[in-house]
Amino acid sequence: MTERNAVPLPLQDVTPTSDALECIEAHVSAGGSYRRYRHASKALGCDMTFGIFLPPQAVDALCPVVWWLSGLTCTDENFMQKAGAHRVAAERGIILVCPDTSPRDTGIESDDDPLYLGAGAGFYLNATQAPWQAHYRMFDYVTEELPELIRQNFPVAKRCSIMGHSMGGLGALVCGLRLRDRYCAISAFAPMAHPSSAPWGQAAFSAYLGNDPTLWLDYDPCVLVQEELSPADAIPILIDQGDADPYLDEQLCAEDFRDACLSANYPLTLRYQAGYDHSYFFVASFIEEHLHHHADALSKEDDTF
Ligand SMILES: N[C@@H](CCC(=O)N[C@@H](CSC=O)C(=O)NCC(=O)O)C(=O)O
Repeated sequence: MTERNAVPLPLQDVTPTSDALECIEAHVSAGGSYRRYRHASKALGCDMTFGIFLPPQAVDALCPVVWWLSGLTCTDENFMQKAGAHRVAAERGIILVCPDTSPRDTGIESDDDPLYLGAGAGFYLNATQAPWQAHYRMFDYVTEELPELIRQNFPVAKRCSIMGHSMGGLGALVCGLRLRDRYCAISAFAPMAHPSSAPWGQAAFSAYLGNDPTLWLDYDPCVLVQEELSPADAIPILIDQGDADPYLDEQLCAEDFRDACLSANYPLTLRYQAGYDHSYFFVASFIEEHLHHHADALSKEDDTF
């Protein structure tokens, strides 16, 4: 005898009405819907793609968004395909949005660009230096333009939070700490936690922001966490870091961020996970706990815009 499980057909109705979005891929996943869209970005001056997961609850309710920012060399697809996040997001009624990691096809990237510069390495900042400054405005893109596009086209609640991996963990810490009234929670996997003192961070910041380190302060979590705040403004931060991560000591500097949080009296949960490296196997192993961290914080917040 053949059995057929009911697929969540009503989610097919949760589609953007705007011509600004072109759906380039769609799959039923974990009882929800994973899609990729292309759109023209004004902030970046190029076409961009992003991935979105809609949980089944999005059929008839506004759902909070958890933003995911990916690391060097990634596109919008790595997290959605490798992290195994859809099942818990479906369970907790969370919309996941994953932007690309940089502008694309701007004509200024080169095949010779190092890992930490150009395509796939936008560092979620607004570049001020030539030749990058016209297109490399990822901070504006992920905190302003894309959230507005998502708000206009999907059933999103006001509540949102942010997480990421490596360069994207840095982005999540920077966005979350700079916009403390926007995000309910922050989490990161192996973030570049002290970019001003690490080779990739220093090289990227020099190229995008200029050689003077005082120009980098707005993008360094160790600096941002020191900014004065009342205890009520402290957003909970969860960081997981593999202790077998080859980048830990030279590029990521989790201990520097722990020390900065301690000296600022900022609440941080930093967990070292024995034997884990820098890969998506590590992310997939702990993504459920991160999603619960976000869902718990989001469930405490008011739901209206
Ligand atoms: N061997 C990798 C090196 C780059 C890498 O490890 N990228 C990470 C993020 S690192 C920090 O921002 C990553 O997420 N890669 C994509 C993946 O799916 O694993 C390479 O050359 O890709």
